[in-house]
Amino acid sequence: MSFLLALDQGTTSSRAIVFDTEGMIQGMGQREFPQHYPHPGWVEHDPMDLWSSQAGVISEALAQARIGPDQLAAVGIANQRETTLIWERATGTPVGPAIVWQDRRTAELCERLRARGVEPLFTQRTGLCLDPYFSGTKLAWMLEHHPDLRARAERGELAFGTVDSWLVWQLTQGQRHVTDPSNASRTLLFNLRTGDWDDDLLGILNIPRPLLPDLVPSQGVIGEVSHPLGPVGRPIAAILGDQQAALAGQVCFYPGMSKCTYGTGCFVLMNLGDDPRPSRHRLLTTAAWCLGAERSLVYALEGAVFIGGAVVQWLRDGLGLIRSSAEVEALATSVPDSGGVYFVPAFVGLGVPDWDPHASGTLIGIGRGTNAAHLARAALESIAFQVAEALHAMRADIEGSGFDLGELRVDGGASVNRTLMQFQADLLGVAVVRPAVTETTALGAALFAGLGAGLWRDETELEGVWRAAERFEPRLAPSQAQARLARWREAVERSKGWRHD
Ligand SMILES: Nc1ncnc2c1ncn2[C@@H]1O[C@H](COP(=O)(O)OP(=O)(O)O)[C@@H](O)[C@H]1O
Ligand SMILES: O=P(O)(O)OC[C@H](O)CO
Repeated sequence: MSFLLALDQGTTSSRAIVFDTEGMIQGMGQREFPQHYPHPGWVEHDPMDLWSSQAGVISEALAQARIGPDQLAAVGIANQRETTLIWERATGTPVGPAIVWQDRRTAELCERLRARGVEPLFTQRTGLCLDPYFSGTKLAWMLEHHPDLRARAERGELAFGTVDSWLVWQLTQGQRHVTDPSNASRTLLFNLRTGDWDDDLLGILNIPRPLLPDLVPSQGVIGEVSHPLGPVGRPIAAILGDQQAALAGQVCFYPGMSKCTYGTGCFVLMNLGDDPRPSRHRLLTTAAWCLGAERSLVYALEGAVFIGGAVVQWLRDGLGLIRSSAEVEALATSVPDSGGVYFVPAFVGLGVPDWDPHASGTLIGIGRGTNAAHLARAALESIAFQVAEALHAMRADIEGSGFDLGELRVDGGASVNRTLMQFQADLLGVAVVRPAVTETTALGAALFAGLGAGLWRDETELEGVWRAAERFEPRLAPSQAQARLARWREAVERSKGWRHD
C-alpha cells in the first residue's frame, strides 16, 4: 500500500501518475482531448471527454508502475481551475459543454457588473477581480442563456462544479458533490475570510445556492472510488487546483516561498501563510489549501499569465516556424538578441496586472532586418517578461511583511528551456531553480493524498522529497533588466483595448 495515484486533469491533456512515498514517478499515462472554439473568444471542453480521458489513463499509469489498485494508499486530484460545468444530479448528464477558463464570453457581463460598482465588494470578499477568467460569471451566463436551467437549479435538480467536483462525482458515482477551497476560491463566490460560499455575491450573480458543491478540506478522505474505471475501493484523499497543487509539489510551505509553472499559461504563486492580504498591484489573493477541518486556510498571491508556453505552440502551429516546441531554443539563440522586437502574446486578452479582455496579440519593433529567429527570441522573452512583472508586483505587495522570496522554483513544459530560465533569472535578480521531478502538480496532489491518508504526520515531513536539479543565477545588471522591462511595458500598453468583439 505504499503508492499514491495523482490525477492531473489539465487544459489540454489528462495525466495519471503513480508516485512512491519518496516522491519518485513509477508510472504515468497521458491523453489529450479536443478543444472546441465555437465562436471567437469562446473555449469549450466536452465534460465527457474530460472524464473519459482522465479515466482512460489510470490503468496505463498502474500498468507502467506494475502495481494493482490495492497497492494504492490514496488518490489525489489536481485540476485545471475555473472551468465551469453543470450536470443533472439524477443522471449525471452534463447540461452542455464546459466553459473553459480561457473563455472570454462573459467580458460584457463583467463590464455590466463593474458599471454597477460591485467590483470592490467582489475583490474584498474573494481576492479576485471581475474578469471572464473566473467561474462565477460563466455560471451566471449558463443560467441566463439556457431558459430552463434556473428553475431546475432552484429545485435542486442540477449540480455546478469545477473540474475537481466533476471528477469526484464520476469517481464516486454521484455519491459526493464537493470542492475544496483552492478551487472554490477561483469562482468569485467564495469568501476568503469565512471560508464559505458568500450569499451576497451569490445574490448579485443570481446563482441559486442548491447548485453549489459542499466544501471539504483540500486534504483528508472525502470518499471512496466506486467507478469501475477507477481504482475501486481506494480513498480519494486530496483535491487541489492544479496551480496550488504545484505550489505544494514544490514544497513551498512557508510564507514567501514561490513557484512558477510554465505550461500553456504561466502561473506564479507565493505562499502567504494565514494572511489573506489584498494585492495593491492587481494580483489575485487566493486560497492555497486547507489542511484538514481543524486547520485554518493557507493563502497565496497569484499572478496569472494566460499565454506562456502557448506562444511557442503558436510559432509551431500558427506560423510553422518550428516543427516542435523544443526547436524554439535553437532558433532563438541563433541571434544574439531579439533585434528590438517585442511580442505581446495577448491572444486571449491579458491577465495580471492589466486584466484587459480586449488586448490583442501585438508584434512591435519589426524592421527590415527582422527574421524568424528574432520573432522566436521575442516570443520566449515575452514569457519571462510577463512572469517578471507578476513577481515584481508580488515583491511590492509583501514589502514590510518580513517574507523573503529567496528564489523562484519552476516547473511545467517550458521550464526545460534553459535560455528562457536564464533570462527569467536575469529579469528577476533572484535564482531560478528547477527540481528533479518537474511533474510538481501531480506530485502536490499525491503528497496531499498521502497526508490525507495518514502516511505523513504533517507537511514538514514532506520537505525531503524536493530536490533541486538545475539552478540559474542572475547575470544581467539590474539597470539593464529594468530597461528591458520598461520597454516591454511600452509594448504592452500598445496591445491594450484593441479588440472589440
Ligand atoms: N523547449 C521548450 N521551450 C519553450 N516552450 C516549450 C518547450 N517545450 C514545451 N514547451 C511549451 O510548454 C507547453 C506545454 O507544457 P505543459 O506543462 O505540458 O502544459 P499544460 O499542462 O498547460 O498543457 C506548451 O505550450 C509548449 O509549447
Ligand atoms: O491546465 P493548466 O496547467 O494550463 O492550468 C490551468 C489553470 O488552472 C487555469 O487557472
